[in-house]
Amino acid sequence: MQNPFKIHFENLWQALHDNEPLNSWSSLLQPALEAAVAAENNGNLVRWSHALEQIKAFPNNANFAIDQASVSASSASSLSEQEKLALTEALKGLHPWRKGPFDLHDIHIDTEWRSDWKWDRVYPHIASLENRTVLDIGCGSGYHLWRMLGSGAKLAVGVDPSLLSMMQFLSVEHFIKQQQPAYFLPLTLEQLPIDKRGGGFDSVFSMGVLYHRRSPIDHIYDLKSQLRGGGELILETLVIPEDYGQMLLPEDRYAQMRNVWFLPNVKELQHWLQRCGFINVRCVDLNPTSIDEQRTTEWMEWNSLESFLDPQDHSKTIEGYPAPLRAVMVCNKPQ
Ligand SMILES: Nc1ncnc2c1ncn2[C@@H]1O[C@H](C[S@+](CC[C@H]([NH3+])C(=O)[O-])CC(=O)[O-])[C@@H](O)[C@H]1O
Repeated sequence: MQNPFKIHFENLWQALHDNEPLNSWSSLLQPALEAAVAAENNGNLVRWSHALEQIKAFPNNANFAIDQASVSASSASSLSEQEKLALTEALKGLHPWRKGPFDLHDIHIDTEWRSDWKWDRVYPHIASLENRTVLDIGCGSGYHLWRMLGSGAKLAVGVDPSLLSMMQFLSVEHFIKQQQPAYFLPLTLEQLPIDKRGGGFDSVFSMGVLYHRRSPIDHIYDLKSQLRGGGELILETLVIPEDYGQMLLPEDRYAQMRNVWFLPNVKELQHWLQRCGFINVRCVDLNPTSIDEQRTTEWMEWNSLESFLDPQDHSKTIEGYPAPLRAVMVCNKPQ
């Protein structure tokens, strides 16, 4: 099978060519990337690659726009109704679409999450991204990578081990006429090289990942090692209300998710970040996730948040824990 990622990675290595210490990533990451995209390591890859090929058969002469409400690509010569149906079907070959929304050739990909709402909560509180090199750990479909470019970042690198997310990213990328400096590495944070001289990024985002990690402190240290001195970390994660206690380690599932580990309260999370050596640690937003923000749609047909909450009392999960509450923390690595 033809490797659909090859050109994408080559473009990334080219973009990192003059960027110390990131210019060593091309050689250091090659074996991990080859393993990550090997068909024998992922039973779904052939099916998804087929969907991506179908998507790529549609014209990519679109104008790309990133604005407040959407990430969209549309061309002057619009698709016929029949072509639109065929493209919709091809895009649905990459179900479930969780993070978005996107508008491609007037097709509205109404994803499970309103990731734009998260961006609206984060963006007003962070250092300007103008001309910055940005890393987004656990980037999902890459929705926020586009928003980061739209906010002036000169390079946005997303890292997420989900190959389905990468296929979705490459689908959106296809419809953009001009090469944009957004890239996707199908890896985990832990697989990224650590350079003793310090990291190569001005801003590092980790949104929706910390609670999935069994070792949250290691995750914070790993994020720190990717930042240059003085750089900014933006950490968004599930927390518990102060009056529920210091921290929750769910007995088993949390809101039906199997892979949820540590949910601290904001004070505790602040302490973790300070203990890992971050300065200017502050919580800039605290928001209960609503069933309007995370819901079942035509593009994510499975159960969503409403089914994971106590049907009588939406302030609790179905397991009786406090319902999802998300904190956005912002802090700096010392110079
Ligand atoms: N170790 C890891 N390294 C990198 N990625 C990881 C790791 N572990 C899990 N992931 C990835 O982190 C993403 C978390 S989703 C947040 C998306 C976006 N950021 C959002 O804020 O909307 C939220 C959720 O699924 O609960 C998934 O795509 C995982 O594959």
